[in-house]
Amino acid sequence: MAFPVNFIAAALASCMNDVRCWLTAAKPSPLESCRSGEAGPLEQLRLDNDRLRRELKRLSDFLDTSSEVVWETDDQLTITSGKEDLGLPAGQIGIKLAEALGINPLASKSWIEYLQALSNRKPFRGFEICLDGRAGDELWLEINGNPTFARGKFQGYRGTCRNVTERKLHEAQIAFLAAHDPLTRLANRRSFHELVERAVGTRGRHKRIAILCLDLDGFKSVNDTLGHGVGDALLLEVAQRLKSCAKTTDLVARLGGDEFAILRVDAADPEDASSLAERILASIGEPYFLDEHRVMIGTSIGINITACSENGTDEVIKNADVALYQAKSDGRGTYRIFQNEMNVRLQERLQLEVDLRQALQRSEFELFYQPIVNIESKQIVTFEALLRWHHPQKGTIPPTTFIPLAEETGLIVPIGDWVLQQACRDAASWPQDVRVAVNLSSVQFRRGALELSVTRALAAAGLHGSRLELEITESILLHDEEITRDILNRLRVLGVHIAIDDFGTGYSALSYLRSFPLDKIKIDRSFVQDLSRETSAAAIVRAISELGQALDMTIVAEGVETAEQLRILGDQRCTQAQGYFIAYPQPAAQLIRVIEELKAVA
Ligand SMILES: Nc1nc2c(ncn2[C@@H]2O[C@H](COP(=O)(O)O[C@H]3[C@@H](O)[C@H](n4cnc5c(=O)[nH]c(N)nc54)O[C@@H]3COP(=O)(O)O)[C@@H](O)[C@H]2O)c(=O)[nH]1
Repeated sequence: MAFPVNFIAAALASCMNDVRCWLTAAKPSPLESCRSGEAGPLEQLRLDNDRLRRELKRLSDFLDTSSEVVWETDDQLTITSGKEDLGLPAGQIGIKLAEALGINPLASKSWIEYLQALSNRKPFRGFEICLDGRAGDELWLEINGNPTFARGKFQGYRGTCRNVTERKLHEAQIAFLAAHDPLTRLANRRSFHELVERAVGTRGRHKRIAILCLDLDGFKSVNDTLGHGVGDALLLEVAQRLKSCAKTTDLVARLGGDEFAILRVDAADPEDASSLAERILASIGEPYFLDEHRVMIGTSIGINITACSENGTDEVIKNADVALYQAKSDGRGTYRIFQNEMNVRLQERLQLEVDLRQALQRSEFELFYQPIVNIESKQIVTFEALLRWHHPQKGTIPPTTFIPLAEETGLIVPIGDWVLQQACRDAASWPQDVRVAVNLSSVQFRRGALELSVTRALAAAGLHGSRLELEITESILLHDEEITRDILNRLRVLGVHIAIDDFGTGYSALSYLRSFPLDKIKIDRSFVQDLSRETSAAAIVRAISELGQALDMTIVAEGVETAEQLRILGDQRCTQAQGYFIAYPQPAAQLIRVIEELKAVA
């Protein structure tokens, strides 16, 4: 920024004045000057003049190369120098500094301090203002000023000013990033929390705020199967849809991963929040077209409507989370409004989780075994291991209650390892031609070192791999296909048999029967139970049996409960059967008796 010419001239004139005053006050006689060998007064004046010019040049050079602009006002605070360089629009030149600086007082935290300094004629430092720049964009200035006095009388202000627009833009950018999610540019968890805190604190008792917590259903599989690029694009689209469902006064935030939240500060009644939730469910459930993929996901929503400021922010958000948990437990793709009873259910679930964590150390698990027989020979070919949890207070808990919890918490990995080890140990004492079947969870594929667990269990029990069957579900095959295929192939090398469980209830994409190394198909019991009533069920069983024969796979029918079902299954060329008609799951100690009983029937 240029150091203004008129300012240099004014400064020079003022210096010259000072020099003249000094000359008058301390003029030596020409004789004195000659005697002392010093320069004469005119020579002295010339030297002083030169020195002053050099000083001024030096000052001017400093200021020319500095990013600061100097300015000066008169005693009325009218800018008298430097105003052109303040970056103020021409129309504002000549107005009082206080007015010029008053254009956007809210932009400055130090505004009041600054006004006080001005009226008390005190210095001020680092005063920042935001003005309209010449190009109409924001111009941030940082101003320092000192009052000037002559014989105690206030003369005005003098100071420096610099353009700090770039720094302010960076600061604004950093502040934005600290408060927003970089992908969707929605508010992040921290700022959502802060705004809820503000809303909770400022609402009167009669006013309501609504908090909606959302979790996407199915996002993870999109991310895992189609990649993170598609996952990001999906999150962006979800953010857009949420914003279009919400009002402009609602705060939409991304809390992280596939979790979103909305704060509505003027929720009139529960219906208001419910209709917002319904709009969101419909909108999020619409198909997405991303990178040539048609993707479908859903969402679950927990709502907390709170009318009072008695609850703390954490509790207000936690209750929306509890309602979200309830919505997910109730089958996902729905919303629930928080009620106090939900807390009780959540406490029970948390207690069950605590108990489940201790169950292994406390040896509370036991394996029951259910035989699978060859339909023709009636010989037992396999015992399926079925886990039971003997809870010290609640009695025996079925796997349908605790396996989903174990999967959610990751506890299925150590529990699954225990099942493998125990099943192999038990099978080692059975007749050589009887195998043991163990159910696997998809979490064991994704999080555990499955191959290692199987190898260790076989080695520890001294059981050959060919005597172990692993039952997997169709959903396992659909995730991380390559990795899953590799794991299954390596297990197959150990001689382990792979069975596909609950066949017909999942995706039934028949292509995987060819592309994965499978030995056995277990037809879901829903088809078996319809056998005597519906001819279509018999047709399905026959089709699966023929498919199995063509692919050289064994076909097992699950859930056989009657002699009639067993007969039809035989007619439909099904190979093996399992069900209550043949035998109920039994503790390991009872198996010798089961083997004997079935031998007698055969
Ligand atoms: N990941 C693991 N999953 C496991 C393990 N142990 C069990 N499970 C899974 O839990 C589900 C329920 O099992 P369970 O309550 O033991 O029920 C099994 C049988 O009792 C039942 N069954 C057997 N015959 C009949 C019948 O004739 N009628 C009828 N209504 N039910 C019958 O079916 C269950 C066995 O099914 P499947 O596994 O499909 O062969 C179940 O999904 C187990 O897989 C474990 O260690 N790990």
